[in-house]
Amino acid sequence: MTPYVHKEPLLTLDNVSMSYNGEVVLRDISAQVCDVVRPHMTQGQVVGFYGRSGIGKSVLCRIIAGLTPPAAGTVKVGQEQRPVRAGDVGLVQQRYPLFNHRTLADNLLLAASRQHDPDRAQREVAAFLDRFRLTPHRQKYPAQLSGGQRQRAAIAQQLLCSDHLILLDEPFSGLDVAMIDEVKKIILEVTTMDELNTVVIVSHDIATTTALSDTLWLLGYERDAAGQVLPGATISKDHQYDLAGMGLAWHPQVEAEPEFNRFVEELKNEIRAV
Ligand SMILES: Nc1ncnc2c1ncn2[C@@H]1O[C@H](COP(=O)(O)OP(=O)(O)OP(=O)(O)O)[C@@H](O)[C@H]1O
Repeated sequence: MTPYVHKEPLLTLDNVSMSYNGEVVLRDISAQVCDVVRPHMTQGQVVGFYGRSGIGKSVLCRIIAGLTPPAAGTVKVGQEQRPVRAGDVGLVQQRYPLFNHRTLADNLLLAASRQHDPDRAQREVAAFLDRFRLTPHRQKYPAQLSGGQRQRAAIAQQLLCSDHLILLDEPFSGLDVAMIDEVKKIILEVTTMDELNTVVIVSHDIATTTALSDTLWLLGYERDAAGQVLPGATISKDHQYDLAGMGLAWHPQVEAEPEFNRFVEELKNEIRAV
C-alpha cells in the first residue's frame, strides 16, 4: 500500500443541517478532510461526493462554499479552520461562470485580482494559463473556446480566486471520452500543484470519480431502531470511505483492477439502497 499520513484538517463539517419550509433536507452532517501527506510527493486531496438525484448534494455544496448558511452546524476551512465565508471556496458549476464579454485572460485577471495586488495577479494568471495549456487562447472570448478549454478555464478561475478548496459539480457530464480524460488530467494537475489543494467532485460517474479520489462521501438516508427512515440525508460514518486506507487511491491504472471494480459495484448498490 502507498505510504501516507493524514495531518491537520482542511475542511470540517460539524453537525450541518438544512431545512426548507419545514422540510429537512440535510441532517447532522459531520465529516472532515485532512491534509494527506505522502513521502516525496506534493499530494492534494480529492473527495468523491455521491448521492441519488435530489438528495441534497448541491445544497451541501452551497453550504460548504459559504453561499448558503446552514440551519444548524458549522463549516470550517483552511489550515486555520476558520468559519467559511463566501469566496473562500471555488464552486465550478456546469454553467461556467466566465463573463462572455471578456477575454479568457481578462476573466482570469478579474478572479486573481480578488486575492492579489495587480502585479502578483498578472503573474498568477500567466502561470495558470501556462499550467492549463491555455496561453495560446488567452485573447479568445469564452464563446470561442472548446468545451474542454472552458472547463479548464473555469477550474483555473476558481483556483485563482479561492483558497485551495474547490467544488466541481458534475465535471464529466456531457463530455466525450477524450474530454473526460482531459478533465481527469486537470484534476490530477490541481492536486499535485499544491499540498493544500483540495477538490470535492460531485458526480454520478462513480467509476471515473472514485478512480481519482482518496476519500468518498455518500449522502443517504438512515433508519431509526424501528426501521423508520429518518428525515433529511446525512453522511454516516459507514458512508465515509478512506480509499487511501483501502489501497485504492493514487493508482494510475486503478480502473483496470478487479478489486476496484468490485468496490465500484458495491458502491453503486449502496447508492441504490439509500
Ligand atoms: N432554495 C430552495 N428552496 C426550497 N427547496 C430547495 C431549495 N434548494 C434545494 N431545495 C430542495 O432540496 C432538495 C435537494 O436538492 P439538491 O439540488 O441539493 O439535490 P441534488 O442531490 O444536488 O440533486 P441532483 O443530483 O439531481 O443535482 C430538493 O428536494 C430541492 O427541491
